[in-house]
Amino acid sequence: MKKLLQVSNVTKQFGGLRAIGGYNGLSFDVDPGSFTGLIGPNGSGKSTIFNLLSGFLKPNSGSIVFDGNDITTAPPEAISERGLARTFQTPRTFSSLTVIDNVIVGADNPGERLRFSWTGKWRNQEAELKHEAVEIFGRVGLSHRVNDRVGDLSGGELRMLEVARQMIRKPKLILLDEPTAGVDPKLQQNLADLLIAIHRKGTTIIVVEHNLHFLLDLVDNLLVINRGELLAKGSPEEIRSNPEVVSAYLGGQDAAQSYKN
Ligand SMILES: Nc1ncnc2c1ncn2[C@@H]1O[C@H](COP(=O)(O)OP(=O)(O)OP(=O)(O)O)[C@@H](O)[C@H]1O
Repeated sequence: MKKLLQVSNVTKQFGGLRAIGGYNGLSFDVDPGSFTGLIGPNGSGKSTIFNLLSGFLKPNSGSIVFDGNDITTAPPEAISERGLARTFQTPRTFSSLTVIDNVIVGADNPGERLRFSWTGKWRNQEAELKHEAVEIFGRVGLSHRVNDRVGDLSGGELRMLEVARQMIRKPKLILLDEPTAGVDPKLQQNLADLLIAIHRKGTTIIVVEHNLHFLLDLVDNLLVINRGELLAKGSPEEIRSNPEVVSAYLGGQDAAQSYKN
């Protein structure tokens, strides 16, 4: 099967220290239509990997191919236009606009350039986009919030907005950075349902998530990162029973057992 994403021998250094890639460089690939969890201890390199994939950082060596195009040195806007979307750990929203206007701006504004969005083509498609935005918010139980100012949203609602803004652009691949952080359990369930629906419609997803209870029920495969290197990859079942992962990441057999329940 043709891969949607191919990461080959990628390294990234900060101030002379290699954060990503270890000795041989980091390599992994992602099948179209897959749902991948990216896990690893704090500081292991997950956000850096997302920054490399989305063009916010450039690798020191290696290559990244997305949907048949070499995007190793491409700027974030060009990568976004090719259909690779991402969310950030800290949601990037326009707090003076309403929820719905934030979603619409996200539709034609991958580079976060608000100025262009006012003159952009989305104005002609406003009704259609509004309809889609209301539908996405309805699915996460936030229809009552669409006309509120973003500054009035809770942390959890902001996370939902961040996902909705990216989804409306119908990306081929979406990278979600800790989508459940600060989201209450009810909204978490809505978020899980939304991600399942998005995945069923064919969007490929990679999600960084510390909440393994949330993650392990959703994804079909996992990449485990440790010190910027790929420690293991496989199905959730394979990862749960991998002794190296259990000792490096899951915190011993007792913890691994609890994730099985
Ligand atoms: N801009 C930067 N400048 C210098 N060092 C950085 C920079 N970004 C990341 N690092 C370092 O790279 C390593 C990986 O960090 P990264 O934030 O990618 O880890 P993470 O797995 O996302 O962590 P967390 O789970 O805590 O979010 C860490 O040692 C971090 O200090």
